[in-house]
Amino acid sequence: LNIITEDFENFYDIQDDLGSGQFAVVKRVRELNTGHEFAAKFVRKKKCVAGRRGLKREEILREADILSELAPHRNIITLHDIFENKHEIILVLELVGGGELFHYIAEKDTLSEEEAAKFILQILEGVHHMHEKNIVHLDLKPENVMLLEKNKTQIKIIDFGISRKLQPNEPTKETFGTPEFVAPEVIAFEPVTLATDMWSIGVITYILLSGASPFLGNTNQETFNNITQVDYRFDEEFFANTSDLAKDFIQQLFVKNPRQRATVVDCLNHPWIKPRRRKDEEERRNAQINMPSFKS
Ligand SMILES: Cc1ccnnc1
Repeated sequence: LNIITEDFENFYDIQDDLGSGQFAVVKRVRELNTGHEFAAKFVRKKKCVAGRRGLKREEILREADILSELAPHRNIITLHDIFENKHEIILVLELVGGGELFHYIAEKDTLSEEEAAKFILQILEGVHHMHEKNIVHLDLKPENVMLLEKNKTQIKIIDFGISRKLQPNEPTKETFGTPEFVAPEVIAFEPVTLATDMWSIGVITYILLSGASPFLGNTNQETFNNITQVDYRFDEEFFANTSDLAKDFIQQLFVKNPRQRATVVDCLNHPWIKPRRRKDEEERRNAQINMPSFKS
């Protein structure tokens, strides 16, 4: 992908706001010569090295490089264009219109285990694709999982703003995710690994099944203490009807030692997830076998 330096507005019409973060705003845009809609992420560049506002140019381009390396995957957002001007870099991303998984849960309060496991399976498939390339997301949370379309259950993982390509000789420490979802090693400023994402998947699963957040305290410090002590419980108020398999799936992710934590492959093979995979794949396979091969 090359970086376009001509005016963004020569190629796109800017429409409504889709969201904003610390250094970025995301707007719906329409490509002039195709009419296709996208989500443009406008990221402010630091004015100067010491500047607090904005991100360093190479930090912003890291997200673009990672998205380019991961494309294509059905559960990961795709990057369409990159623009740069004096003050900002603009990532033109696939438009994912179904809203955040977070809002979907909020409306339904909790999901059936069947439905939750299908969402978790898709997150695992996207994370498997990342981890195969030694890429760690580091900010997995319901807000960063979006439904491709309303009332459709296909999801896309978005926001690779703090994701990293792990280099064996270079332990990555300095980054930090969202307190409620970060693993103990992040709080202890120890090197992050692929296992760091797996802890966050445990938190997402717990929330999908219960509507409650396992480690959330009244302050960040309380949350950090709960995480460091792996202090959580399956409150009977929310988990009375939850299967032992689902609880076992979560328990294998809330392991303090990253090396003992379940990997994405362990999770894909876990019995709480496995049956669905066989069914989905079986359906795909049967579709081929039963489809009469049309002889020309
Ligand atoms: C917020 C957002 C990000 C990426 N694609 N669509 C929507």
